[in-house]
Amino acid sequence: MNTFINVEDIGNLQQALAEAQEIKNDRFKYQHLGKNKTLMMIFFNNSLRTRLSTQKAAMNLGMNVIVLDVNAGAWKLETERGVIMDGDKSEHLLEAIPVMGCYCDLIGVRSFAGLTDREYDYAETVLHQFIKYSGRPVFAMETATVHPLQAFADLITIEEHKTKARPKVVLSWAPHCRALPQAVPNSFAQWMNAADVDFVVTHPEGYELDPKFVGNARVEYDQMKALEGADFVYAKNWSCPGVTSPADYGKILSKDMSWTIDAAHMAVTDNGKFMHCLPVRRGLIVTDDVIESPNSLVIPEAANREISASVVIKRMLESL
Ligand SMILES: CCC[C@H](NC(=O)CCC(=O)O)C(=O)O
Ligand SMILES: NC(=O)OP(=O)(O)O
Repeated sequence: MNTFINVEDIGNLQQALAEAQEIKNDRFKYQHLGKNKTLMMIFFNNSLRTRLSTQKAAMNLGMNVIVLDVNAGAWKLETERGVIMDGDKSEHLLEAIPVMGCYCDLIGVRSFAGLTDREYDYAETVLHQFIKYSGRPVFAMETATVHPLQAFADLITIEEHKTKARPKVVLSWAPHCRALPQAVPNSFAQWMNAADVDFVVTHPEGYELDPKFVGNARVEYDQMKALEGADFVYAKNWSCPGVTSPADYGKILSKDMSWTIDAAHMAVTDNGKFMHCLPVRRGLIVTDDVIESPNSLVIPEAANREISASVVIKRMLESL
């Protein structure tokens, strides 16, 4: 495995899930793979879970880890080509990337969508510059349009907690005070479409996800109807993906608090489990009682980020 961006990169899902369970049962089983190998994790944006779980996974696999917060101590980086760098940016990404590649064997990148230029974001411009210029295997730690480590952990969690062979999984939009990326719902939809689940997406009109990710999933604009009989409720906010209204890309179209997941929403599910990638804004996305309920999986879901990262890093180390 040289890149980890989309669900296809992990290959057969049942095999990947079996590998995840094997590693979960013995996290240090493959400690020999990473000896004298270095993972470099590069963050253009904040993180708690990704930063901690991916470093833990790399250490479980015997690796050394270097973490770079680009906006805290590194030179401010220019990402555009063809510009005269006479402003506040001292270094170009196209020098910084191959230099970083000199110091490591694997690279993880976090670089959120700018939410102003849809073409730039959906081309995964920054991620592909790392892939092209670093000379190293690269995995996404949430980039402009994807968060595959999260989606893989979400699928592991659903597999662990499902009570039916083919559970109903509902991705529900919820209101937020900021314009957030589409990366998490994009990858969640992509991975659920590839998995053996009854997948439904629900959101207000205008928030249609890019067809590349939502595929042929059923989209239901009536949230309560979508939630009927759900086994898993995956709540997440996202800004306008610019599919039905390109001019609205990255904008907040709704702050309708009737979409906040509360006990009434969960009451129409089939004893549904609540999921969210975290960090979550209580009171906006979900009520305290729901996220604190015995049916909330947000903590085991976050714990599985160590496992999804372990499988991916293991696969990359085996390919070196
Ligand atoms: C894993 C999720 C990362 C990010 N979340 C946020 O940026 C939340 C920021 C906030 O709530 O202020 C997102 O929605 O993509
Ligand atoms: N879910 C997730 O990726 O969390 P962080 O943004 O804290 O890494």
